[in-house]
Amino acid sequence: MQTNARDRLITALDVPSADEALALVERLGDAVSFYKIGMELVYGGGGLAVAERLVTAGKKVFLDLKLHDIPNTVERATAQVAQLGVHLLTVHGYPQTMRAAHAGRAGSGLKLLAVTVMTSYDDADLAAAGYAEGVAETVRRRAGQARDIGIDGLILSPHEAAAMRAALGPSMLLVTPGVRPAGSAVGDQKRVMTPGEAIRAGADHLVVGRPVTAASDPRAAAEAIVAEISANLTA
Ligand SMILES: O=C(O)c1cc(=O)[nH]c(=O)n1[C@@H]1O[C@H](COP(=O)(O)O)[C@@H](O)[C@H]1O
Repeated sequence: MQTNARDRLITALDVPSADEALALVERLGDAVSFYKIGMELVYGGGGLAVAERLVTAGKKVFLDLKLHDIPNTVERATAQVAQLGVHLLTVHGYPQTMRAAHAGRAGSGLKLLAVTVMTSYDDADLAAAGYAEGVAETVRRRAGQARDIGIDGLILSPHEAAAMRAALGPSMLLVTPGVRPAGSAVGDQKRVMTPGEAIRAGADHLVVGRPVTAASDPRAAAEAIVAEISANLTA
């Protein structure tokens, strides 16, 4: 996977319909080369067709379905996704689930990302969900398990990126949502950094939704993030 500045921005197409998604893609034009399609667009109808259209148009596509189920179901669902031609798929970072997805994508070009700890969670949220370990330790545990199983990359916040880069080396893809350009609304995210900070922390790709899609000029917002990425890659 290329990692020039533009390919490092993954724009989350969190809109409810294929028509809205395609209108946004049209508006963003060549400012965006990599898209994430998630549950809203898939369940809203047409998300998978949009994914296939984007692949055909030469865009990179990350299908964010966050699979988590019994192994047989995860393996078979992953095998179906592998036939779509998309580049990345998310699964939750539980060992059974990761092993099943790894088996399901065998022989395909699909890369798997394991979700470690959602970027909307802090230590208190994990404790409320019954986890004894905090965010840093849970991310570390799941990252090590993902590496041992042969998962290609991790979803984590920029706050954990430097430690995981040091622990796991250059080949593990580090993909960070929880990215907010200076001054933009944080919303429901808790572990956030700016695009420049995330790149300097070692992220390969930044997932950005609302700061682009809800901007009055989405194309300008995407270009500004790409410029910030570029400046911090070369700094
Ligand atoms: O798997 C993801 O992409 C994901 C994991 C995570 O921990 N946090 C997170 O925000 N995301 C996704 O990244 C996108 C972030 O969107 P914004 O908060 O609008 O930038 C959304 O589509 C989320 O579903």
